[in-house]
Amino acid sequence: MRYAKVVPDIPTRAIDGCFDYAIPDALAGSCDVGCTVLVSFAHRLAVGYVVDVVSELAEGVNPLRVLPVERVLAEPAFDRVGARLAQWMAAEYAAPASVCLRLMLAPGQTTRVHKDEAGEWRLAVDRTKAVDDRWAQLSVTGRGFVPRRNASRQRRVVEALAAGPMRVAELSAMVPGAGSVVTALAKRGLVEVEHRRRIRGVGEPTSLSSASAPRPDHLTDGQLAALDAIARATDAGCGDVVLVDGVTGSGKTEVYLDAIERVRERGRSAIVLVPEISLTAQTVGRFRSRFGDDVAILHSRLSSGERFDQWDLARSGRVHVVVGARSALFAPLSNVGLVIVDEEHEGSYKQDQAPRYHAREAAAELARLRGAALVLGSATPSLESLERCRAGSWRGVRWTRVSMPERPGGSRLPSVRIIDMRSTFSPKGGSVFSSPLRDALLDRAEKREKSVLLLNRRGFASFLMCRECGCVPTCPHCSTALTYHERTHSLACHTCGSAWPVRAYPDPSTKCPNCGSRYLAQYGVGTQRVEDELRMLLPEDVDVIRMDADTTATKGAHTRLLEQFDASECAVLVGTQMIAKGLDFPEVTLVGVVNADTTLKLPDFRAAERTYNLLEQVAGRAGRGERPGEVIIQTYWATHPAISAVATHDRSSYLGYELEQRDEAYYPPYSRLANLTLAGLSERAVRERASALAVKIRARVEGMEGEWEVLGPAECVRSKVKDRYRRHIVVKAPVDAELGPLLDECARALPACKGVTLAIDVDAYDML
Ligand SMILES: Nc1ncnc2c1ncn2[C@@H]1O[C@H](COP(=O)(O)OP(=O)(O)OP(=O)(O)O)[C@@H](O)[C@H]1O
Ligand SMILES: [Zn+2]
Repeated sequence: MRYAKVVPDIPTRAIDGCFDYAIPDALAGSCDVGCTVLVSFAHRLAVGYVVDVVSELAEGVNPLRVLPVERVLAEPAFDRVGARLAQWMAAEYAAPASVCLRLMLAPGQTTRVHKDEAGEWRLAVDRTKAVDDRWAQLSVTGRGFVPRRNASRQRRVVEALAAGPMRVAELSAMVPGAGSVVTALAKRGLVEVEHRRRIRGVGEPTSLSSASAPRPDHLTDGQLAALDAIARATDAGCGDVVLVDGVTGSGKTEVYLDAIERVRERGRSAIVLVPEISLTAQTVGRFRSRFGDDVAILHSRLSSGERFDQWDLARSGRVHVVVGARSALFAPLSNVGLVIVDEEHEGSYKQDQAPRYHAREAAAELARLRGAALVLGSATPSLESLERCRAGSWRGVRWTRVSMPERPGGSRLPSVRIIDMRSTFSPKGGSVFSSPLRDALLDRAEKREKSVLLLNRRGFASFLMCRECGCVPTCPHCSTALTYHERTHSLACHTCGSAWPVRAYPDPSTKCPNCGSRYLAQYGVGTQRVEDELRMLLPEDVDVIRMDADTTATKGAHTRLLEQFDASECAVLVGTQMIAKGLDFPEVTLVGVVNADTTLKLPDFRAAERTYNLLEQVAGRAGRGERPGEVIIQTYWATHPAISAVATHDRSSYLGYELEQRDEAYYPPYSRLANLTLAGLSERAVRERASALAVKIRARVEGMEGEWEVLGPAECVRSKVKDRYRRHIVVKAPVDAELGPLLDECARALPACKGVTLAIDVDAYDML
């Protein structure tokens, strides 16, 4: 008899675990690791995932009491390593195992059981399926067939098919009614119709010049050193990590491409993670131009059908390279020899819902489990990765840093000027541009060169404030200041989405909600305002292209805007954080930062790190070609080390300062930190629950080795979201502490409580 170890998909902390079920003979051939199955669990039906198949039950389990697997609902989506990775994530991030396993399933599948009106458990399966296309081609006899003179549709179809097989759908677009013509011709044996699987999500071709990756004549010394270190790590086959610490434009992508080629030659496959927002046509194009059809692309902007087909390419072994956002880590590729995480410092690698895993950490675990190498790349590596490289090892594997301090060819890092906005006299009162930035923009317009302008929008949305009482309108359901949208004259909450029509001063209808004054005026600038000012400043023949959440909302808009910028003879690209990374346009000679310091003021211990990273990344968009680049950074905080270090491209001056602060306050990379957030409609219930949990944790860590700190409970910065009150507890622990299991244990030990939710965020990034 064989037994399946099944994790039921009932994601509550109380019943999270793995249970034995017998595999009946009828299912012997189909019930394997990675299958979704139907089982009965605690007198109900449940969907579950098979994480192991064994031939003996654990000691002490009575075989007579073991229930059978009822049905196999879906074929294997993951292997034993996938199952172990999910179980590692569950422990590390104090998340239910079933929620981690769901990450590994085929996209677009929901398999759930629910109670119907009669109280019976029912199974609901909703599944994205492969789709076929009808293809038509002329048969041997068809090739000699000459349609009658007046059969014009028939003639056009035969003419089109003479050039080769075609999709019937495409043919119908050319010749209306082609479908029925094909059917008629097929009946006469003149045309053959065949069904072929269509692969969705391959993407449209782009005209972007940077979307190809021509093989360079020579690699730089840095690139060679990086490839050498990666080769050693790959050959060691035990999860060793190489950090490619390469300045902007140093050619990290070329290193990835060559490293992948090398593992491909050895018959192994590769996974490449890039941040969701830099998963652009450019990035995809570079991988496609080198590996062609051997690449699958996975990210959340694809439809579920597209995602399913791309995922299935990996499972069926038709591709050996997967490029994608966070979730591509769980693609069902066999024989993975290399995992690459580009822009490894990016905060978006941390998932903000359960399981709250960090893709860099999960990638390290995956590389270890698969006997692969992990490559991390960045111009601004995370302090965690730098610290592990300094130590030389972390969790039993080697961490090596290779630096690539130079750009290939003749190009150099741009020169950087910091403009202190406090001392800059702006002759045109209220302009967002200082005179040096204005002059530089005009100069580029004259020379017909391109510029990039960053508006640091995080924490700096435009808002309304009453000049008489100082009141800032906030959302009644959330504790967030409302954002003012000038063009639609409305105030919107970016937390819950509510919006109200409001006109700001000097409109006569203006009225402060607090004191009734009519001086409710706009503060801060948005991208639209910058765009408007640019159009006023620059001659008409300069294209102004705006890229932000609004202009990129529709599918393909992102690529179209970049293509427009690429094709333009002289243009300014103005945008939010999304323009800071990865863009490779050699004609850009000027980068301007409208407001550098807004991110510095966020109540977050990573604020300085984030600001430095953003500025260094966006500065790196300038001077990537032959002409030298110039960067102008406007700030009210010119003396902050995170800002002044960018001016000299000298990370060490900022690092020294930052590490000292982190050490003093016992923050990562010197400690691990977890943020536990409790939320509920009743403020009292949230308070009581939070206090009880803090007491449990304090008692649990008492006497533990190393330094432990339990802070709070305290009100969250966003103290109310969608009418729910929020309090949090912060736990700091030694870097080698098993933080997840400990916190999970404390949470389980509390008696059940309705109405208050608990989110445990281990290695938290969002502390608000
Ligand atoms: N050895 C080389 N010789 C000449 N050109 C190269 C070489 N390696 C890379 N390049 C080119 O240099 C440019 C910059 O490379 P790439 O975009 O990979 O840089 P990067 O390190 O990823 O930069 P960033 O961190 O700023 O995104 C690309 O256009 C690439 O084709
Ligand atoms: Zn709200």
